[in-house]
Amino acid sequence: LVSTSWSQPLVLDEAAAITYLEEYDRLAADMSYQYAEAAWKYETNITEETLANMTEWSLKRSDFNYREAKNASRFDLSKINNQNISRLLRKVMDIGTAAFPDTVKLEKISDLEGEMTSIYSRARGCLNTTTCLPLEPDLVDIIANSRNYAELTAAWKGWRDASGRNIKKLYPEYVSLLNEAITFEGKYKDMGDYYRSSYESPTFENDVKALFLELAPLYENLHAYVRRRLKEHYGADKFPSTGHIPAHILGNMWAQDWTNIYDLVAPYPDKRTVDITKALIDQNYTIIRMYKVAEDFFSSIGLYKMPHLFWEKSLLVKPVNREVVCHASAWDFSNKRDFRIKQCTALTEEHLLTVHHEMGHIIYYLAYKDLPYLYREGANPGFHEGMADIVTLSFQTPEHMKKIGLLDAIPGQNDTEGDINFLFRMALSKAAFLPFGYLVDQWRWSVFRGETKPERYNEKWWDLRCDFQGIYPPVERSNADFDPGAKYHIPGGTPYISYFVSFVAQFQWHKALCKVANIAGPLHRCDIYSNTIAGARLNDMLKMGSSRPWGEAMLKITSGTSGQTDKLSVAPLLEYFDPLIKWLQENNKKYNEILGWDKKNCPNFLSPHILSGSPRVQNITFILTMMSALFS
Ligand SMILES: CC(=O)N[C@@H](CC(=O)O)C(=O)NC[C@H](CC1(C(=O)N[C@@H](Cc2ccc(O)cc2)C(=O)O)CCCC1)C(=O)O
Ligand SMILES: [Zn+2]
Repeated sequence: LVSTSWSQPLVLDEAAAITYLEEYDRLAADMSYQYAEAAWKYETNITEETLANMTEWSLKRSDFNYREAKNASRFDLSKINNQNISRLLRKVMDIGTAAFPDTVKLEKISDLEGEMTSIYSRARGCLNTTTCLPLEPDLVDIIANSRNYAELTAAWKGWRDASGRNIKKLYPEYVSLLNEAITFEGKYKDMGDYYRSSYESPTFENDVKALFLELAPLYENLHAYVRRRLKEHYGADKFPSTGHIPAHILGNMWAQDWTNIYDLVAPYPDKRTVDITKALIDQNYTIIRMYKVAEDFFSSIGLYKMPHLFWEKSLLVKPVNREVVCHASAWDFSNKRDFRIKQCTALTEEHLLTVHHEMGHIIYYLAYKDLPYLYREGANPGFHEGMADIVTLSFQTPEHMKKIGLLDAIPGQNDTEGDINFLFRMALSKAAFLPFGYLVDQWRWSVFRGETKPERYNEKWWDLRCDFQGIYPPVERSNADFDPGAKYHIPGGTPYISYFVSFVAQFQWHKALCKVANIAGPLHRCDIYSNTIAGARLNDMLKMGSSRPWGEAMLKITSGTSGQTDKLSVAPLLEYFDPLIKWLQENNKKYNEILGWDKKNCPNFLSPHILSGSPRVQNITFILTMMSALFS
């Protein structure tokens, strides 16, 4: 601790604080280990017992945090000059819902979250009266590969009926208990306020809104082009005059990543389309080899190999004999040795990217493992996600795919059509995601603020989906449904704006790393593989953990380059896609495509009043009935 403190004179309180913090560090890491083991046992074997054990440890952890926050409040921060010590003490005292003394209600929150995650992880969506399938891999594969409109509709609706509908009844209490717990101390206005506080910026909410608006032209051009091409395939009758795209024909259960329909909408289809999944199968890739390839990327830039416990304790394939939480995740067991991935890995390109993503989290854990426990987190949550994603910007380049033998011919950089095809494919994941990455927490923050009540949960969700994503539900929805519950992070209670922040930041970092590594050529063809200069610059930021406000971490990566800044900026993302934006604008103009959609009118969402039976409607109905009786 002393080594990380800034050289300032120590006063009595500080010396005592350092002694206290060293003891705290050991106890907190141990408590975190115990909780992680309990959570791991639950997620890799969903039973009543493992859920109860996890809840028990969740309570023990809250109780520990509560006691230590009380201990830390003995120190008078006004007498602590050392910034490092005061930052650590503030983190000990910033314990969120654990400050709430009503442990019965805290237990209920943990139980509700566990129960909603169990429902989500065990749900089977029915395609008809006889066939009911799990989300991974079955329903995901149908949505990715089927080109049959009716079959896609059945999988889309089946999943939501099995997940969201069954989670709906638990969510209102979950929200009110979280708000009651988080507002108890008076530090936070509601749970959304607490989530946003991890960005340490009072203007954060408006900052992300401004970033999103700057990205709208890119998304609208992609949306207009993809809509036209999908009309050719599915028939214009499936597309309403409002300009929306049906939500279930974009290759992903939540329409958040459109790469799976690349074959349907590629700009130059005759050009060789990369099929990495096929290459993985043809080359008899094993699951383990997917992880070795990812490990090789990180070690090639001078970062880290996976510790031996990783290979010993990770769960990399879906077990056949028990229920698990298949949603992939990376785990830090807070003992500097034990780091794991849990993933129901399948032999597909999408999973190979997820392997790199999860291992990117592990690399971040390894980079800051020797910091004080309280600093072992991302500079902000979006930074952890950005680190997880950044290597995929190099890994997916044709150059890199050729280097590792997953692609034989690469489109030359002067092969404009091949280059546009590649950029387009990257846009199907990195641009298509932006409105979704933005809207999930717009919905959740409006719920936590009390602006969106339970009887309008689904209406607000589709207002946002129709407004920001320009998609609409293929089958009628109402407030009897709960479609937000069909997305893992809502029942799981995990924040989502971190992904939007990540998608902006990762392009800032990619641009800066390619610059310092002196890699020539356009940004979208830059591959930092085996470039230790890029790796060292990245590592310098990772090693900071959350010891300093995240603007300093952003500066650490971007300093000395044209993108030098301590803020988020969409300029590098727009620079990366610039050739494609021009191509899309030209193509949309050629076909007289009207960009955008009717943002205030969502097809297929039944007017909420009739279904929610608001009194206003009831007495209108009553009068109409009486009048018709009079005149009949
Ligand atoms: C113990 C724990 O929870 N650990 C955290 C990590 C940490 O905080 O230390 C963690 O493992 N979270 C799981 C989560 C999994 C995935 C995810 O949920 N992705 C989002 C959004 C997205 C989409 C495209 C993309 O390219 C990147 C992200 C989605 O699928 O909607 C699933 C596939 C990819 C990442 C993750 O790794 O972020
Ligand atoms: Zn992640």
